[in-house]
This record gives sequence, C-alpha cells and structure tokens, in this order.
Amino acid sequence: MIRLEALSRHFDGHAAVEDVSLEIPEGTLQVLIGPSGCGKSTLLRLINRLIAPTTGRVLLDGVDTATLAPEALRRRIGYVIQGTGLFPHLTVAENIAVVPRLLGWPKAARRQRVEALMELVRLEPALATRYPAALSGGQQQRVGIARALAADPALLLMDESFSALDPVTRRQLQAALLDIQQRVRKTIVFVTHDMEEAVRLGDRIALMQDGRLVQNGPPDALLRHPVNAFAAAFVGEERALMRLARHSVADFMRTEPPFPLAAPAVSANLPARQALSRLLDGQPVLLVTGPSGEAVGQIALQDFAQE
Ligand SMILES: Nc1ncnc2c1ncn2[C@@H]1O[C@H](COP(=O)(O)OP(=O)(O)OP(=O)(O)O)[C@@H](O)[C@H]1O
Repeated sequence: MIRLEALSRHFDGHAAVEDVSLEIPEGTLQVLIGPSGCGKSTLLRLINRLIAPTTGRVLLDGVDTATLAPEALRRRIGYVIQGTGLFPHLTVAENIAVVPRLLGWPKAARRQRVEALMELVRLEPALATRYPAALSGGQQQRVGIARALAADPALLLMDESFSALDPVTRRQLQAALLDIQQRVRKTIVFVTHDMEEAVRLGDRIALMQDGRLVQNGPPDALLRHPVNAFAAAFVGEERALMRLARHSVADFMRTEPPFPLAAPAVSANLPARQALSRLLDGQPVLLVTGPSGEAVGQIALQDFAQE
C-alpha cells in the first residue's frame, strides 16, 4: 500500500505539486490524469524519489521512502519512463536484466528471470538477443515493462507509457497491461492525459489541476459525478461513450425472449462500444449470442439510453 501525505514540490517558488494526499491500496491500478503541466510526472518522480518533496511524505507499506536506501527503492519501485528509455547498445535480455545485475544477482538467476518476464509480457524468446532498434514500438514497450518488473517490485510507475504508439498498438498494450496485472497484481500508478485510456485501465482515476488533486475515485464516479466545472469539462462530452469502454454488450442487452433471430449476431462479450457503433450505423437491432452461439438476448439503441 502506498500513501502520499500532504505532498508538495515547489520549483523556484512555483508549485508543481501542491498538498496532494492520496492512498493507493495494494494491487490497485491508479491512474493520474490531467492537462499538460498539472504535475503528474512530478508526482511520479516524488513517489520514486527522483526528486525530494518540499513538504510531505511518501509511505510505502508504512515506511517513509526518505528513510530507504536507493538500492531498496530500486528494488521496490519499477519505473517505465516516457518513451521506452531502453539502452540501445544492450540486447533485450540485457535490458531486462539491468536492475538484477545492479543488485548483484548471479547469472543463472538473471537468465531465469529474463525468461519468465519475457513470457509474462508475451515476447517471443527469440527476441532476447535482438537490440531495441530491431523491435516494433509495441515490443519495445513490452521490454520496458519487463525491465521495470525485473526485481519483482511491489509498485510499478508508468509515465505516459503508451502515448507514442499508434492507436491499434496502443490498445494492444493496454490489453497486455491488464492481462499482466491480472497475473501479477502489482500496485500500479499510471500517468496519462488520455481519458479513454484512463477509463479502460484505471481501478481509480485521480484528476489533477495546477498541482492539486481535484477528484479521485472509480472511473464511473468521475464520469457520472464530476465534482466541479473543471472536472466536468475535462471528462468532456464523450462521457457516455467513454463509460462504454468498460462495459460489454451483456451489461446492456435485454434478455426477455422472443429474440430477433434474423438480425446480425454479436457476442455478449463484445465491448459495448462496438455494438453501439453498429447500431449508430443504422442497424436497428442486434441478436446477442452466448459462448456456443446460442441466442441470449438482443440489443438496440434504446437499451443504451437507459444506462
Ligand atoms: N525540474 C523542474 N524545474 C522547474 N520546473 C519544473 C521542473 N519539473 C517540472 N516543473 C514544472 O512543474 C509543473 C508540472 O510539471 P509536470 O511535468 O509534472 O506536469 P505534467 O502534468 O506531467 O505535464 P505533461 O503532461 O506535459 O508531461 C510545470 O509547470 C513544469 O514546468
């Protein structure tokens, strides 16, 4: 568990982060979001002590991080920086093993760890001997995540990690992160300025403005009940659509028969947004099917209106 207590950081009298208190429970994916310059990256750097706070504390499992040696911090906090920050002259395996090497792990243990991590982030073993320049942007990000997880830290910090990727790769990486999170359950602090990404990934979303925390809570709460005009404007007009990013057709369908068996079929697991776009294209109703193709419901535009 990580706790930020009245954290502030000033640069030349200007507050980059001002009086931020935030508790992030173990295993939570906490998103930090807000406009450019609101202090998101500074907050991440305060958490891993790349910079020291002007006032306030960061507690990791109840321990003030100011009292931890740099080596202990490195082991407990993984950091995926903007871009990938991979070392171009090191192979994929060497990049992933950077922290274990710094921590003095023996060679066999490093090799085992690299293999396990490449499997975790779904990178082909054959890529281990390649150099970063020979990888796609998405593969490089996977290496960055594997590297950050190398010493099995309790906390993973990710700063705009997927921003430079094309939309398709970005969605794949978002799905990969959720898959990794399901398997290893880290506490993750993920910085983005993209609301759709925040809604897809976040268990909780913290919205910042001018260094201050405006609102923190589950995505639905932010989308439905923004606390002030700034939050409402930031969440924006796409609000209803974005809420759909977390829902599947099953959350909206009607299950009473009779079913429109002649209508085009969609799976109950399909993201609600995709069904909505087919309905907006003029399809009046869709048949919803279960795992073995059996009819389980139907969905039309008015079913979304009720949410
Ligand atoms: N080392 C520094 N020296 C002086 N000012 C800084 C420093 N780091 C950050 N700032 C200032 O602090 C404020 C917050 O910056 P920060 O990078 O944390 O914002 P951000 O929300 O991450 O922005 P972006 O989304 O553009 O990356 C900005 O006004 C920035 O100019």
